[in-house]
Amino acid sequence: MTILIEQSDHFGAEVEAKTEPINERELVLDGGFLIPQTNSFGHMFRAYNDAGSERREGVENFYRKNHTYQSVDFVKKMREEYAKLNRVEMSIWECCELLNEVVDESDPDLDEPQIEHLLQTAEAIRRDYPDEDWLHLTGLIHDRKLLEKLHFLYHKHLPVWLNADLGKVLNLPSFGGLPQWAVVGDTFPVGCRFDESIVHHKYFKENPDYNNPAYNTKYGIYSERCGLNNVMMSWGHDDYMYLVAKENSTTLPSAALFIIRYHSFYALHREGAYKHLLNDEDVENLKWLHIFNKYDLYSKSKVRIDVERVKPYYLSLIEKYFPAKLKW
Ligand SMILES: O[C@H]1[C@H](O)[C@@H](O)[C@H](O)[C@@H](O)[C@@H]1O
Ligand SMILES: [Fe+2]
Ligand SMILES: [Fe+2]
Repeated sequence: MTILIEQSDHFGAEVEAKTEPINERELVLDGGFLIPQTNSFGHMFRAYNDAGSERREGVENFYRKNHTYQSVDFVKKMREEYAKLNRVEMSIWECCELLNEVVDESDPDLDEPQIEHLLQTAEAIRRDYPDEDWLHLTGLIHDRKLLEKLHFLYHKHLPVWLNADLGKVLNLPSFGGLPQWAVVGDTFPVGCRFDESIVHHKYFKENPDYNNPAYNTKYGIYSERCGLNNVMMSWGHDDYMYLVAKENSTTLPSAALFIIRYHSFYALHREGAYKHLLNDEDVENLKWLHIFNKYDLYSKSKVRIDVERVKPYYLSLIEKYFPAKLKW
């Protein structure tokens, strides 16, 4: 692991010290994660229009439905319905195991069951931030702010890598059996204009809100810097899992909840659209989302995880950060 921090007399062999300006230092908090050039099918990641990709047609069909049906009225109905959390009681790990049954139709980069994806993401961060390294670092780094960030990244974020996609159980019968277009895929605000940078934007023409003058302007029903908390996002696993975490009194910090809630909002975190809706806290949290996204997207691979081998480690983490049973 290479961590770039200010020169000091206290470094041991584990840390390679370099002088970097503050903003550059933030960029390397991803533990030096190397981004692969191609996905497990040999294509670029998120190449939605790559004619050679065997998943392209299915993914495009998915977005045709998703963009047609995700409207203000639909999102309001879903938020109200799922806020009841009256369907199932179970632990985080039980939820992970249920995801053995869910393959994500919106994803051009992965066709494995979602439990693989959760653990691939978590294992990728664990490789970059093994426990022992953390212990070394506490003795070595005297930059308090950086130390707090690393602590946050490792100890507080690891459960988030696991969590963000758990909401995909919405697809299973006991959680309402929602169609995939209401569970997975990139998310976007409803109630204001659909930005051109959203994948397969053309299918919004079929959306009832597309021609509604109350909803099709830059701000629509929102106002400048109103904060994402006041924005309705298209309904899916992100908002659902945020709700589950919040209503079950999670101890995860604000940035972790932000990651869970907006990790599919690629128009914002990849394309930079909708920035006019962010408040100061959103702007700060967005930095953490960028780090999360590297692990989430680029860890997708055909290399299967031995679930039973890693289970004890994740069970111990889950025990530390979550109640034994949550309401879903
Ligand atoms: O297809 C992917 C899906 O697998 C992810 O879980 C979601 O977060 C992404 O935004 C989406 O595009
Ligand atoms: Fe996701
Ligand atoms: Fe994911």
